[in-house]
Amino acid sequence: MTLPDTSETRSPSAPPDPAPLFTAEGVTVRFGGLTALDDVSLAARPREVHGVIGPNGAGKTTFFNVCCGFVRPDQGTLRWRDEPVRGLHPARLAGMGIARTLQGLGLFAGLTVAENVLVGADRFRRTGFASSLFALPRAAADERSLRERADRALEEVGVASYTGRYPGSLPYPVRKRVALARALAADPELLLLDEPASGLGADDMTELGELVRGLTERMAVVLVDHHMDLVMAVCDRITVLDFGRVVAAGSPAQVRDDQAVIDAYLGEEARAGGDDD
Ligand SMILES: Nc1ncnc2c1ncn2[C@@H]1O[C@H](COP(=O)(O)OP(=O)(O)OP(=O)(O)O)[C@@H](O)[C@H]1O
Repeated sequence: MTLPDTSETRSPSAPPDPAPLFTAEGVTVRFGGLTALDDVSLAARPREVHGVIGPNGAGKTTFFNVCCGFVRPDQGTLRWRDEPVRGLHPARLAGMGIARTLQGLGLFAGLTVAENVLVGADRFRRTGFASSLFALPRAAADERSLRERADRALEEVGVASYTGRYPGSLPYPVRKRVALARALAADPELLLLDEPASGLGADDMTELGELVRGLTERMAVVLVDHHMDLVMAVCDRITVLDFGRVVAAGSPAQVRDDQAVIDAYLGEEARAGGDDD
């Protein structure tokens, strides 16, 4: 993958870290008797890609769901710009400046690609139902500006030629890009990506990596994924989970050489090998 190498540790003369945009502190989630997350903390900073990795069942999706407001933590605090966020709800994310893509993509089958992406831009809508109903000029101008936003997002992720198509008629990698365009149309300050590389081939994954790096000019990214090469090439910092706990955190170089990380992944391989027997 031909991406800038972000894996070196910071030099002592590097500028201080920017203040975190989004922080999870001591997050614990229990499902009945199972502790899916145990005292997990993470800080997402502007202009950085923060990766969350870990073997199967480590708690990555649960953590992502906490950040999106799908799962309410039993303990711990989420902060947005240093303010505690209580009762985070998926419907409130866009208004806060947070957008997400999901493993299941969540595209509307009955809407075209352009209409799906327009949904992402909706937080910038200024005119109400009545203006639209009576086709007032300001409603038309509003609609035009939203469409321009959606078009820019489709261009950015390279799927502008599919605007009139329906998601069901498109290959999976294209649908993934449409889902990303919808998130970008919301112009977020924080983008949460759940398994963005799943189902992609090597070329698509390289392009995705380049795209995500480019996004850091204007937003923070938290990326949950299995694909080590993508995570190592793209992330500035990585938090490694195993059995719901943070076992390592740091730059890609630090994490790669961490014995607890090696043990966690070797343990996974051993478990997978055992399953084959
Ligand atoms: N809704 C739920 N009810 C009960 N247990 C759950 C629920 N969601 C997740 N778990 C359990 O919590 C643990 C963490 O699961 P999670 O899906 O977050 O891990 P993951 O790292 O995303 O795994 P994978 O890589 O396999 O998707 C697992 O043991 C899982 O079985």
